[in-house]
This record gives sequence, C-alpha cells and structure tokens, in this order.
Amino acid sequence: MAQYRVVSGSVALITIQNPPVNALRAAVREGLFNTIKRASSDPQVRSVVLSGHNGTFCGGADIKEFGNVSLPGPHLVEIFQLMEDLVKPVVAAIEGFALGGGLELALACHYRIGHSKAKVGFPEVNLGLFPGAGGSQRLPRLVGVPAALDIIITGRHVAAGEALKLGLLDRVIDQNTVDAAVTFSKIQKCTSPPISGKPLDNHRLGNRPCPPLENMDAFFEEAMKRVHSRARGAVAPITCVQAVRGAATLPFHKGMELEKMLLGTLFNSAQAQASQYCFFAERAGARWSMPSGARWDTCKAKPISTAAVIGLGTMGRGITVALARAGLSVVAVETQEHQLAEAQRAVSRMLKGGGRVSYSPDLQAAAEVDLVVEAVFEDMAIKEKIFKQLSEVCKPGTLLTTNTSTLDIDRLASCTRDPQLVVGMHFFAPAHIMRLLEVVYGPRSSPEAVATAMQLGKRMGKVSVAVGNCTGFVGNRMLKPYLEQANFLLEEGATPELVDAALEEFGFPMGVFKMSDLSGLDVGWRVRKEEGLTGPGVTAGQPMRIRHGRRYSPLGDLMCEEGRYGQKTGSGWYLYDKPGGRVARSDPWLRNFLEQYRARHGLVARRISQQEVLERCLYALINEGFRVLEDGIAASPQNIDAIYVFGYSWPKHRGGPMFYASQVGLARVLEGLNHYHQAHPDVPHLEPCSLLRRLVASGSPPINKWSEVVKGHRSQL
Ligand SMILES: CC/C=C\CC(=O)SCCNC(=O)CCNC(=O)[C@H](O)C(C)(C)COP(=O)(O)OP(=O)(O)OC[C@H]1O[C@@H](n2cnc3c(N)ncnc32)[C@H](O)[C@@H]1OP(=O)(O)O
Repeated sequence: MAQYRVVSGSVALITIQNPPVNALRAAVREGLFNTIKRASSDPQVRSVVLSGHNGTFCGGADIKEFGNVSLPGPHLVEIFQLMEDLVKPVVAAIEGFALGGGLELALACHYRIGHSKAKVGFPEVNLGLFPGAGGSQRLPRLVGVPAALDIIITGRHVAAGEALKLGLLDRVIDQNTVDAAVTFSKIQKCTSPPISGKPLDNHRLGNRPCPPLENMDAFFEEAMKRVHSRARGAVAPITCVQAVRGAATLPFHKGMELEKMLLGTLFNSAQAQASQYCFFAERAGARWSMPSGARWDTCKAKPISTAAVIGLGTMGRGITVALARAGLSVVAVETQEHQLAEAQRAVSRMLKGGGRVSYSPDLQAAAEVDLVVEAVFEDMAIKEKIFKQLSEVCKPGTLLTTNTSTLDIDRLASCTRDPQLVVGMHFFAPAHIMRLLEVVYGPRSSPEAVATAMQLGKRMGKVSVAVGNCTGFVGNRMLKPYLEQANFLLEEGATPELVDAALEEFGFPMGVFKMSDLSGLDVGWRVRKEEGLTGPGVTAGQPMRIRHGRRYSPLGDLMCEEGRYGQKTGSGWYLYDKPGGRVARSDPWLRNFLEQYRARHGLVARRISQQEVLERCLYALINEGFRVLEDGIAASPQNIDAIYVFGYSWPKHRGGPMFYASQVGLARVLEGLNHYHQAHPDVPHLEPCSLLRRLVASGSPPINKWSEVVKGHRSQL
C-alpha cells in the first residue's frame, strides 16, 4: 500500500500503491504513517521522496470509504502533520494527478516537483466537501488567498505550468519525475550547503503566515456574495470561503480547528452524500448492459475515424464540433446552401480554425465514412427518407445513428439494409458543451453498434448512458409529466414566475418556463403535432382540455399560435427586449391571457404554494422514472440520475431525481402522488406506479438495492 525503499544511498522513496488512482484508503494511510516514521528513524536516510505508483501521484481520499461513520486507520490530518514535521526534507514527485487529499499530501511535503503533464487540484467541492485535511489552510499560505480560493471553489484541475507560476510547484520537468525528485533532494551535495542540512521551517506551510491581502473584508464579502449567487443552494462552496477566510485571519492551529469544525458540518450531510453518489453515477453508465445480456465488458467497439453529420442546424453544428474535437475527420452535410455557408462559419469559429471538417450539400459525401449522425428536423417522414438514402449511399458496415430526441429508433432502422447498425445518439444542446449522451438501442441494434456509440461518447468526453427505445427515451420521457404539471399549475392559478422561482430555489439554473423560452416553444409544439395531440385536424370538435380521455393543457399550443415561441421571437412565457434577447421580464399580456383562458374554461385561480409546485412537478417526473425502470428502459436509478444531472442540469447536490426520491423517502413520495392523484384523477402521470408501491411495500430499501425489487417485478410481467 505504501512501498518503502532506500535509493541512491540515502533517499527513502515512499511509493503509494493503490490502483487505479492511489486513493488514500485505510491501508494506504496506515502504510504512509508507518513509512514516514521509518524514514524518520532510519539513520541511513537523509531525505525522503514521495511518489505514486503507475504514473499517478494520488487521487485523494477514498470516496468509497466516506459512508463510514468513523474512518478506520490513522487520520489524514495526523499523517500530514507527521510528514510536515519531519526533520529530513520531503519532496513530492507528482506525476498524473494530485487531487484532493493527494494535493494536501503534497502540500505537507517540503518541496513539490511536477511532471509537465501533471494536474493538481481540490475537487472536493464537487463531492459536497472542501479540502478539510489541512488543504484549506496550507494552500492559501503557499499561493495567496485569491488564487487558493479560486482553486478551492472551482474544484478545477490546475495544469503543471500554471501551478509552477502560482508557486504551487517548485519545479516542472519533462523527464522521470521520481528520478528528478531523488536528485533534487540530494542535488546540493555537489555544491554546498546540502539541501538536507537546510532549515526546513520556511517549507513547512503550517509555519508560514498567509501572504497579506489588502481590503480583506471587502474581498471576502464580495467572494461570499458571488458564491451565494452561483451555488444554487449548495452549501460546500460557502464553506470553502469560510475556511479560506480562517486561513487568512487565524494562526495555523486555530485555522485547523475551524477547518475540522466546518468539515464536521458537511461530511455526512445530505448534500455531500448526494454529490458523492453523483460521482459514482457518472461512471456507472460505462458498465452498460442490454436486456439481451450483452455487456460493456464482452462487446468490442468498431474503430471509428471518420464521421458524417447530416443537417447543420444548431444541434448538427455542435455535434460536428464535438466529433472534430475528439479527433475524427468529419464531413458536414447540409442541403440548404445558405444554411451550409452559415454553419461553416459557425463551426470554424467554434473550432478556432482547428479540427478536420469538410462541407458538402450532397448526402453522397457520406459514402465512405465509418459513422453517420443524422441531425435534421424532428420529422419522422424526413428522417425515414434520409435513413433510406444513407443505407444506399454508405459503405457496408457504416453505423447509422440519429440525434432524434423522441422518435422511434426501430422505425428508422427498418428503413435500412442493416437495422442492427442503427442506434440513437441523443446529444443535448449545446452539443459540444453538454456532457450527456443518451445512446439508444432498438430491439435490433447490435451490441457492437451500442459499444461503438458508447466508446465514441467517451472519446468526446461525454457521460454516455445506454437506454432502451421508447418515446422520449429516458430524459424526455420523464420531462413530459414535469412540463405537463407546470402547465396545469398555470391553469390552476400559478404564474410562470412562481413556478420558476420554486424550481430555481430547488437548484435548477432555470425554471421550466424560462427553459422552454430558451429552447423554443415551437419545438414541443411540433412534437405534439407529430403525436396527434394538436393541429387543426385534431382539435376540431374536441374538448380543448382533454385528449384520449386525459387532462390536456393546450396553453403551449395557444402561445405558439400567437407566434410566441420564446426568446427567439422576443416573447414566450416571458417578455424579452428583442427577438433573441436573454433577459426575461414578466409580461402583463400573459397575465391577461391566463385570466381570460381560465374564465373561458370556468377555472377559478387559487393560491398555489412553492411546495405544491415542487411536489407536483418533481414527483410526476420521479414517478415516470420508476416506470422507466419498471419497463427496463434504463438499467439502473444511477443511469437515470446521471441523465438528469448531466443533461437536464438537475442540481448535483440533490443527487438526481431517483436519489432525491430516496432521500425524501419513498413512502413520502408515494403519499404525495396519492394525494395529488386523488385531486386530479384525470392525470395518469400522478398515479403512483407499481414499482414505487412495491418498493415502499418492501420497506423502502436503499437505492443500491432497488434493482432486486425491479428484477422481481420484471420476472412477474
Ligand atoms: C477528510 C477529507 C479528505 C480528503 C478529501 C478528498 O480527497 S475527497 C477525494 C478528492 N478526489 C477526487 O475527487 C478525485 C476523484 N477522481 C477523479 O476525478 C478521477 O477519477 C481522476 C483521478 C481524475 C482519474 O480520472 P480517470 O478518467 O482516469 O478515471 P476514472 O474517473 O474513471 O476513475 C477510475 C476508477 O477509480 C475510481 N476512483 C477515482 N477516484 C477515486 C477516489 N478518490 N476514491 C475512490 N475511487 C476513486 C473511480 O470510481 C473509477 O472506478 P470504476 O470502478 O472503474 O468506475
């Protein structure tokens, strides 16, 4: 766990060994503690080099251990103090990553030498924590308060070059870092005085004061304000500011006491648990499986080096950029010439002149590519035609994928020669930025096609999740009842401002109505027309607020009929200063429109609380999540949560909808749904699904045990 060797005559080389990232689990901590003591008492040893096995220094504390009430083995704070107090110089040799507790370990060393490709950082804030093993107190003393606060609050990875400039690393080298560190620790031997004889006090960060900061109060006030406005209810970023303020104002030992107290408030908090759950949910998608039994570890991906993107609207352009950035050679196809020229300019701008992209108005240009992503208008007839053509044009074996967000993958597959080569690759706007990729398999998609799309997602840096084929797949299928509830709430007396405020307070960056205005109300309108829910032929003679015997809100359709498509037309649920404007203002027209609508339909507006908004919107979405699990469309609640966190900006500190349900308590969610369904019996999305009932009947097991109930449930279908 921590290997000890004496090298070069007098240097104790301690190597952390815990693949894959050398996380500091109990056995490693034990090993470090013992080897530091050994180096201290070994008369042969004059200096110490600390390194990580297999090209990675250390990925920090072992997150898997965090669930334990008290962590076994020696505590990191104790180990780091032991190391800092050593009278022999300790040099950290940093290759790969030094993150979280890994960087705290390096800061407890007297010197830090990094490889030029190394990355350091404090990502704890993403886990609902802050660097609570001395990092919040040592880093500001080394690099100053503003730089330290930035690194701690953002959780970003700092490249070696920047770390050197900040003084976080003493040296950056391109050669073998351990060899360099060993030499460094002895280098003064040839000259004088030897490094091992130098007083080390100035290199013990706990002994140093923080570099002074002018206008400190104003600095921290401003920082706190900024953090509050961005944190969306997350507590950890606020604690980061409090801890760094402690470093700036208190002696080290007092700062350490403050750090301990602050960490105590976060360590087992609901937010920390949710954020840590998200860490593992993000990675769980890579271990995909299909109902056929095909799995990530038994299926091989096809090599892909060339791709074509068909349709260069906003999505097609983003997808082109994402593929080009992943190193693929891309042919971008758009039949409308003005759109093609515009897209070429936009893509070049986004790629800043890099990437290998060629442009063509002709589908024939896709003849030789390994993979196609179709990203045209959301219209089944057009897509079917394109898939038929692609099947004729492309070389045998080309993977044909579609970016459709709702349409039937299998219907598209049936237009092709090789339906097993068809899968969905559902990107999220903006496609070159949003992390999520839903890889949708139809009943005939081959495991190899799924493996290839998943592998490509990884190359693009996406969180890829394999899901089954149904209307809306996972994300949009669950979004439908959420949007529906929001519209019903407007009918019943709420305003877009009230609904959005409740959701934003929950932690979404944007409420549902602001989000609809941003993405365009016409998008959903087109889908509803495609589904036969609205349109001249459908509505004639039908009651406006009922479809197929269920409650329906035509509010979105009426808005579109008024030409209010959202930001792009300068008005939607809100008013904007101009078409394309971004700042939403309340619109008196809308208030009036809603009043007239309610009067026309005999609806009496009532006072609606933020709690009702949250429960109706979120519980309806969660209920559909249980149905998605029940139907086998998603393989696990973790996959659903990853989809929501990385594709729909569900707040990470709430852990995703299914985790949120488990934290609220399944019985409470069930009770809430029962209550709202009784009040709205014509809304089937509010009727608790049978899996939720069964889970509650089984005593509401923890989320990692749900699969057992799901399996039992499926076998009875
Ligand atoms: C008292 C509090 C003291 C200290 C606080 C901390 O130190 S908290 C931990 C801070 N560290 C981090 O947040 C780093 C987390 N890890 C990463 O960001 C990445 O894993 C990393 C190191 C950049 C490497 O990325 P890469 O893409 O190469 O690998 P991947 O993420 O897929 O990870 C590989 C497997 O390792 C598991 N893992 C990674 N880090 C940890 C960790 N710190 N603890 C436990 N496990 C970790 C990860 O889950 C992967 O597992 P797998 O089973 O293969 O999915």
